[in-house]
Amino acid sequence: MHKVLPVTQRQPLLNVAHSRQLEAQAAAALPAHTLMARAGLAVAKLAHALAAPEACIWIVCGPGNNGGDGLIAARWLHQAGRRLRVQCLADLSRLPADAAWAAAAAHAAGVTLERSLELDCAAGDLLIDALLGMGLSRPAEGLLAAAITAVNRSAATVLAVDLPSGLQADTGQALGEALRADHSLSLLSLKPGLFTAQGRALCGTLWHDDLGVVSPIEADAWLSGAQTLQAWQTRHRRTADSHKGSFGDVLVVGGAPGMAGALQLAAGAALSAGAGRVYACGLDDGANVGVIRCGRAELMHCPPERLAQPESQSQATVVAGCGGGAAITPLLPNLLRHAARLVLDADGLNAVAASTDLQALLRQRASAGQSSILTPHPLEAARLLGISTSEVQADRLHSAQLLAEGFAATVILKGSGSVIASPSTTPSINSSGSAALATPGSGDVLAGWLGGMWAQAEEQPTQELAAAACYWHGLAADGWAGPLRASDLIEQMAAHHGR
Ligand SMILES: NC(=O)C1=CN([C@@H]2O[C@H](COP(=O)(O)OP(=O)(O)OC[C@H]3O[C@@H](n4cnc5c(N)ncnc54)[C@H](O)[C@@H]3O)[C@@H](O)[C@H]2O)[C@@H](O)CC1
Ligand SMILES: Nc1ncnc2c1ncn2[C@@H]1O[C@H](COP(=O)(O)OP(=O)(O)O)[C@@H](O)[C@H]1O
Ligand SMILES: [K+]
Repeated sequence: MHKVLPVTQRQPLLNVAHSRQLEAQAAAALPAHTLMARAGLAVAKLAHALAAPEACIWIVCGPGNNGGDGLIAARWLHQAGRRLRVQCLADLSRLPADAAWAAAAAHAAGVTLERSLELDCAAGDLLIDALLGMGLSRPAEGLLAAAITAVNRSAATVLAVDLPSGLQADTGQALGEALRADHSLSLLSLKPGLFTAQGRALCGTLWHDDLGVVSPIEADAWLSGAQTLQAWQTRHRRTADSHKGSFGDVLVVGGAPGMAGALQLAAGAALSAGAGRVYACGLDDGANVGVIRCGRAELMHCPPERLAQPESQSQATVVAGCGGGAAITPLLPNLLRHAARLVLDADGLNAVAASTDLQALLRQRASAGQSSILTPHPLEAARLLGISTSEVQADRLHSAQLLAEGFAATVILKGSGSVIASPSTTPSINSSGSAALATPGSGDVLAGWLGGMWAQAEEQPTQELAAAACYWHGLAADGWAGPLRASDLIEQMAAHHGR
C-alpha cells in the first residue's frame, strides 16, 4: 500500500469494465475470497494507522462487495481490540457471495452488526465508507443516501474504501450526492475517476493497494507524473556551446483591447520556459504599450500586419488566442495556414468554434505536416463540440478524445485533473496541480509556457510535450494553500528549471 501522489513514473488507469476483468482473472487464479480478504486487511491496516488508539472507528457497509471489504476490515479491527461501531445498511440475505462470506466471517469473529444508521461520531473518530464502490449504477436513495449525507455532516475523519460512495469510477463525476472523504484507498486498480473532474476533490489523500496482483491489461488512460518533466529536462539540457538561436522562436498573438495582461503573461511564460526569442503581437496598441511597460524588457514586438507574411510564422512556434477577443478572428486563417506549430487557446478556440471555415483549416493542418495543440477549458471545449459544459464534464476523457480526433490535434482539456489526448493515442490525466491555479491568467501561462517548451523541442511528440507542460504547471502550484497569482506562477515554474 502506498500514497499515490506525487507520481513519478506514469501509472496505468483502468476503467470499471477493465478493473472487473482484472478482478475476474486474478480471482480465477486464487483460492476463493482471497482478493476480498486482502482488500479488507488493507483497509484495516490503513484505518488502524489513521485512527488514534482511543478513537472509535465507525464502519458503514452497503449492499455489494464494497460493503464486504468493510466487513473484513471490521473483523481485523475487532481482533486488534479497536473500539468499533459497524452498521450494515443492506439486506444480509441478498449480499453477493464474497460479501456474504465477509459478513459471516465478521459475525463469527464476534463483531456486532448494527442494522440501522446512527452516526454519532466525535471529532477524532474515524468513519469508514464501505457503502458503494465501483458498482455504483444510480444515485443513492433511501438509507444509502441518508448515510452519505450523514457522513458528509459528521465530524469524523472519513476513509473511503476503493472510492468515495457516489463517485463514478470512470469519469470522476458524482452521481447524486457523493461522499467527501479525507482518505481513499483504491483497491486492485487505479481508476480514471479518482483523478479528474470531482475525483481529486472528493477522494482526499489517495492510497493504493494492488492486492498483490500484477495487471496484464492495457491502460485506458495514464496518470502522468514527474517522469514526463524529468525526461524533457534531460533531453533539453543546455550545452555549453548553445546560443539563443538554439532555443527557437515563439510568436504570441493576443491581447485585444482590455486584455493586454493575457498577452503579457503568455509571452512572459514562453520566455521563462526558455524560448530563444519571444515576439509579442498585441491586437491593440494598448496591449503593445503594455508589453513594453510590463517589465519584461526581453520581449520583442511583432506588429499584427507582419502576420500577413507567411514566413513570420512558418518557422516559429505560435501561441494564439490569449486575450484575443474578436480581434483574433481575422488573423486566424493565416495563422492556421502557415504556423508550423500552433498552440490555440481561449478566444482562438472560441473563434474556431464559431466558424466552420476555420474548423476546416484547423483539421487540414495535420495532413500538411503542421502540428496543433488546443488548450480549452471545459466551456471552450463545449463550444468546440457544440454541447454543454456539463456534457463535457460528464466524461472528460471522452470529450478530450473527441476533440483530438475531430481536429487531428493534441488537446489539453484543462481543469482539476487536466486530460491530455491525441488522435489514436491512450490519453493521460495530469497528476499535479491544485486549486491554487484557479486564478485568472493561469491558462495564459500554460499556453505560453507550452509554446516556449515546444520552440525548443520541435520534434517531440505533442502528447509527451503537453503532458510535461501540464505537470510542470501543476507542480509549481502544489503545496500552495491559497491562490497563486499568474505572474507569480511563472516565477514558481521557473524555479523548477533543471531540478
Ligand atoms: N469481489 C472481490 O474480490 C473484490 C471486490 N472489491 C470491492 O468490490 C467493490 C465492487 O463491488 P460490487 O460490484 O459489489 O459493487 P458495490 O459494492 O459498489 O455495490 C454494488 C451493488 O449496489 C447496487 N447499487 C448500485 N448503485 C446503487 C445505489 N445507488 N443504491 C443502491 N444500490 C446500488 C448494485 O446494483 C450492486 O448490487 C469494489 O469497489 C471494491 O470495494 C475489491 O476489493 C477487489 C476485490
Ligand atoms: N481546481 C483546480 N485544480 C487544478 N488545476 C486547476 C484548477 N483550477 C484551474 N486549474 C488550472 O488552471 C488553468 C486555468 O486556465 P483557464 O481556465 O484558461 O484560466 P484563464 O483563462 O484565467 O487563464 C488551467 O491550466 C487549469 O487546469
Ligand atoms: K466506498
